[in-house]
Amino acid sequence: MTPDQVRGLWAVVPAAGRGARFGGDVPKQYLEVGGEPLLAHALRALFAHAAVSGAVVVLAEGDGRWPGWNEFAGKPLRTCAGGDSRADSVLAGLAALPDDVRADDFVLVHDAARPNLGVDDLGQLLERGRNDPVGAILAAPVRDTLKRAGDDGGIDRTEPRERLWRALTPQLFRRLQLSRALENARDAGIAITDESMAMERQGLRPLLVEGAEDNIKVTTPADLAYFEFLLQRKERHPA
Ligand SMILES: Nc1ccn([C@@H]2O[C@H](COP(=O)(O)OP(=O)(O)OP(=O)(O)O)[C@@H](O)[C@H]2O)c(=O)n1
Ligand SMILES: C[C@](O)(CO)[C@H](O)COP(=O)(O)O
Repeated sequence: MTPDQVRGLWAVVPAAGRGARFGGDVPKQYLEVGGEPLLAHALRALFAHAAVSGAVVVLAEGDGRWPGWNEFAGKPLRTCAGGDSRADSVLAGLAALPDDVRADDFVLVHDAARPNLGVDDLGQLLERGRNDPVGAILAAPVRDTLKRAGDDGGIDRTEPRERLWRALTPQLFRRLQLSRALENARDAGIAITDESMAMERQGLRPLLVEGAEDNIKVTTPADLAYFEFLLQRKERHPA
């Protein structure tokens, strides 16, 4: 194993969103499924892999819903305040990592809103990503035909879907390189929607690691219902 792989790695978990697309008063990361908030499911999924040492959970400023955990599933947690965008929150989380997470250490970034990460997918990401010069992301190939909508609600055209993938999380990059890429995008006024986009802007080519289609991001109530189904199925048929 490389020195990187011997040292545990930390995760940054952006959990400072408002859940506007979901609606309701409670930010979706605190909605419970199977007796635990989505945020807990996401943390449990990360900590299911022995290589993950701890996590920084990025919270909305003054978030009163955070249960105050300083550890979860036996691993340490830190918290920090997020920002107006997910990218701002990730940047804040990177800055809040423990001092012994070195500049060239790999760090995972995983959405609190993705509760159904599989440990095998995480293992594949770590195995392949930590041997890549840049890093890697979990992703799923596009399987539907894609249409470009016109302003009138009609279809402008069908987009070619060859080599199109949906980015998932976790995404795995080195701490300083990712921080610098996010800062660069921010200073250029570019809206970044995932960590890979910031790295790509730097001319880097992260590795795509195929992950399960059911590593869903809970964005709407329909997604929450789907996760409830997935969890019940897992409980009925443990792997
Ligand atoms: N300023 C923000 C915005 C989002 N997130 C987090 O980034 C993840 C993915 O974002 P998304 O699904 O868009 O969550 P929200 O921003 O809450 O949703 P919406 O866009 O519907 O408001 C979530 O875990 C969310 O909590 C964050 O930490 N800080
Ligand atoms: C990071 C991400 O989950 C990859 O698909 C996605 O970009 C987050 O987008 P959101 O609009 O912030 O939910």
